[in-house]
Amino acid sequence: MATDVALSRRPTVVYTIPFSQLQFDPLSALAVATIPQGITRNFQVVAGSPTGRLLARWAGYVPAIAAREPELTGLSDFDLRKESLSLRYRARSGESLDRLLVEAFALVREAGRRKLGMRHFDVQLLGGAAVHHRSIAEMQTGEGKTLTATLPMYLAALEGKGAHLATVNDYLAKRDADWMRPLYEALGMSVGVIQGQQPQNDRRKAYACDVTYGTANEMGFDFLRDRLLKRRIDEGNRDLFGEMLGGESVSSEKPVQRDLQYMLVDEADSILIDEARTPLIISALPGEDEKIASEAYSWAAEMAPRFEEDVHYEYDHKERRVDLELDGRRLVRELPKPAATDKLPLSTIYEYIERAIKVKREMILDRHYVVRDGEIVIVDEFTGRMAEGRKWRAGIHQAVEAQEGVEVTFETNQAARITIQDLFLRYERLTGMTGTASTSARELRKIYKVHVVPIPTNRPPIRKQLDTEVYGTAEQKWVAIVEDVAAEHEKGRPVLVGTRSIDKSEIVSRLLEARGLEHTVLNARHVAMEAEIVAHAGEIGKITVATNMAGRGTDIKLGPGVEERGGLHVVCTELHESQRIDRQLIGRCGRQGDPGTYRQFLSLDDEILLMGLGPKKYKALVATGEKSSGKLNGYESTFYRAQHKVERKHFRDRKVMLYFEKERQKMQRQMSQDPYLDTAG
Ligand SMILES: Nc1ncnc2c1ncn2[C@@H]1O[C@H](COP(=O)(O)OP(=O)(O)OP(=O)(O)O)[C@@H](O)[C@H]1O
Repeated sequence: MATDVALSRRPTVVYTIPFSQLQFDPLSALAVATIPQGITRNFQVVAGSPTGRLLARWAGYVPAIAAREPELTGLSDFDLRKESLSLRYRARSGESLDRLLVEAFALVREAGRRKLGMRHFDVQLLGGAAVHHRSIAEMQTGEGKTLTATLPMYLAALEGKGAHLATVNDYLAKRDADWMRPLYEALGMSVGVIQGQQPQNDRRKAYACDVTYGTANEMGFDFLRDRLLKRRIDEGNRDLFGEMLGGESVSSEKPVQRDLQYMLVDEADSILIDEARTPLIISALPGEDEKIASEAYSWAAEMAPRFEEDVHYEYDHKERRVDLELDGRRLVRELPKPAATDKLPLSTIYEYIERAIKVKREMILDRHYVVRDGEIVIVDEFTGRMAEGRKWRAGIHQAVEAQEGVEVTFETNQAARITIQDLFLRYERLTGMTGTASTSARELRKIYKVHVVPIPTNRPPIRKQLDTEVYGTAEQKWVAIVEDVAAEHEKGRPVLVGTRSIDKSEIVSRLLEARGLEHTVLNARHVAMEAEIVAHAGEIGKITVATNMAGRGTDIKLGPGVEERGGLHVVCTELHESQRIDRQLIGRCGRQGDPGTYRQFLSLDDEILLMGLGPKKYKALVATGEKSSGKLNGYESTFYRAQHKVERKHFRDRKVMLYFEKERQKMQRQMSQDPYLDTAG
């Protein structure tokens, strides 16, 4: 097993045994292991790879932490807290955190046992040590990253400069903070949570806490707002900024963040790589033109339903274009209009109407986008996740906003921008955790200068991959998927079907219904509710159909009687653009050593083949698929090759973006500008 520690007496004799079967001699950090033949001997931990050597070194902490346990378990809650305060005092007096690690981790483990009923596993201590030593700890899905994070977070927070933990969404930030709060509080540490739409004062309080949970996006925007504020204060121009923050009083005009000291990124590869592509942007105050445009968008959205196809306009289905006819133009001229539009030429007003009609026809609520907290959030059709911060171009986004009656926003006139990459590189110490980083280890090392260290699992994973099935066409594939679901359901096992988009979830849902199989479908609308539903997805006989985002960070607990039936069965209906997303879905089963199986279904008309191999090869494969029937052999590697090609392409795109971003900043520094604020253009 790759994650196990290799033990050897001489470098030539290597036994690989599960980490959980190791015991450590506290003094020499020698590992004592029972090797398969049942002979107990002393072996030095040797590991060929650099990460193996690191693991071996950190493994020495485990017995030292355990040695403190008897004393700590005997302490009262009050004394435990006192111990923590004395540690804090030592850290603030300048004692290095490395030296305090053993005592700090022992305290956290005891607090976890007392307050959460969870005593950190040895491998979690290893994970915590890895994170503390500025590595990205790769822990398999379900191994308990949330609990592991408390170790390095507590240790970092001892210095009193704040420790931040970035999660992928607001829901997870709050859930994890609330879940771990009793542990931190038992050690006298305050916990803050940053949420979208939170007032400035609350944000400032949250950042003032010892540990702060929030999303990378929110933390980035706070950084930008602070930076704008500092400049305004420097320029003595308070009024304008007050207006930008929605007219907050002058007294609240203080930065919300402290210096960026320590950042632990949960789902590190996803945040540091996937999300890093989109810059965070704060728009400047709308100018006069934007006010007019905003009124025009709203007016057009209101009027669009009065226009009929083939009477007032023509719709070109291929080009997806709307053209007003003579009658349509007449109607535009006759309709009452807001005064602001007087300043617009008639041709522009026609365009507003044409765009509003196009949006009304093509953009569907809860499929292409959702409305959340008064904002339009695009649903990424590929991953089923919300594409936070992304906007459609050419006025479409604004037209959709007007259609939904939310505030119309403009991207022009950027006041400030930062990429996630830039933000994180500004932290004094950057670390992370993830379930799926190996595939992006190189990129993480290159960009962020952090190593990825795979941490052994607590119990040997017994998740089983069932044979992949390849079909000629999507239709055949869906039929086979329903058969597979039905077969596992028959055994009383819970089944989770993961799809790439909401549309595809609907296809599965219809087929399951036709087959008389009761099931729950999740869409991308309410992250909190979805996670809740997925959390029940482990009960006997439950069938859940979900787009991928629903699976993220969600802990599917097996209901009573499920383990004996073989645990959760995960059905993967297509390959994603990145292997990581596939692994996240698979990771919903076989958690914490639970039993579980998964099966990958593929068909020769899958999108990944088009994206990875190009239209010519794709066409040929589709043609072959249409002629064939039943399960096909020999195609599996083609799919993985295509996926690999897509991954490489994204990697290149990100490198190019990073290069241009760096060049832009260099130029601005040469011009004595602030690269985060002077961004117009
Ligand atoms: N030391 C422990 N003792 C008992 N239970 C634990 C321990 N650590 C974790 N768990 C349990 O393991 C489960 C998984 O934890 P968690 O959701 O943090 O995993 P994860 O690694 O974040 O998974 P994913 O990558 O899927 O998000 C939880 O139900 C948690 O209660």
